[in-house]
Amino acid sequence: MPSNDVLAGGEMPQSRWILDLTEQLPGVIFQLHRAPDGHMHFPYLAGSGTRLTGIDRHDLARDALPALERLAEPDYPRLMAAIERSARSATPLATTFRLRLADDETCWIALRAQPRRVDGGTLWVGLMIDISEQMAEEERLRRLSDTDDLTGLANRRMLMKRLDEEISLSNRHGLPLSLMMLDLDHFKAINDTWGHLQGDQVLRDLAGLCQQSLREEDLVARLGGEEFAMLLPLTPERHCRQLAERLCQSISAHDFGFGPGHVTVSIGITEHRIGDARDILIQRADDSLYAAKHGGRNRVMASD
Ligand SMILES: Nc1nc2c(ncn2[C@@H]2O[C@H](COP(=O)(O)OP(=O)(O)OP(=O)(O)O)[C@@H](O)[C@H]2O)c(=O)[nH]1
Repeated sequence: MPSNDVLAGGEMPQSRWILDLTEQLPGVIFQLHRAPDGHMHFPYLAGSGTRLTGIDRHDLARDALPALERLAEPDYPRLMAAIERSARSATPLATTFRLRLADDETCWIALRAQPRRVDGGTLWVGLMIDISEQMAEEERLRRLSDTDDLTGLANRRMLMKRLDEEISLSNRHGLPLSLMMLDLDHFKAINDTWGHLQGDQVLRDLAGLCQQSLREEDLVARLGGEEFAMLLPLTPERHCRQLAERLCQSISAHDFGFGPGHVTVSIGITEHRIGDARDILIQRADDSLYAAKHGGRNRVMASD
């Protein structure tokens, strides 16, 4: 069964019908021209997306600047570089950018266009569509895949990613970097005595205490079970030790709901040494944690 638009099109002259159709497209089709002196304008713009910015398309037919001024700050040089590359190599322009709309909301746009040399300049023919919903969904999934469900902290995956980044910075610039491994003491007994739900609450409260005691650029992660890790960029071991000692004391003094003194932690710390691979650093922190457990728990141990 043909749609009403197709039926309507059958009754119109074809050019009018195509114009009508393009105006209803959920995006924008365009021609973008760049003159040899760099001046850009949109000789042709059509589609329902042309209304989003509130910029008159007749103005854009003279000068693309009002649209370019709507680009989010970091995306402007990126788009200009992509346009330059496409013009030079005569290869398709394919990029994404953020655009401020008439209501000051920002949306994500995907752009695809084919260049052609015209009068010493370049003419692109292409389309733009709003991909804000996909970008928001991707961001949501990314956050989910990096987050521990129970505590809302970063998870092991996220810790590994940040470790790789920080180790690389530390190796390149010789910046100090410390790692803490923290494990609840006798957590099985806490679960057995007060129940699993109370045990979960202890893990959440502990996550909060760890976060409160660190700076914004530090990363607190739950590795699983009752084990946590803290990554401290720009922090030498002696500062890390002070922080760990303070954290250890504040946890043992904290009332987790059944009086202070019932929950303690053991902490192992180590500092990154130039050339250390990720696994070596983790292993050293783990060895320190093992030493803290076997030294009697409720204490901090550093690597040799
Ligand atoms: N409530 C709760 N318990 C958990 C969770 N994950 C692991 N556990 C429990 O944590 C306990 C860990 O026990 P163990 O590995 O024996 O360690 P521990 O009792 O803390 O003893 P030490 O580490 O040697 O001081 C187990 O009873 C697990 O069931 C969780 O998400 N929630």
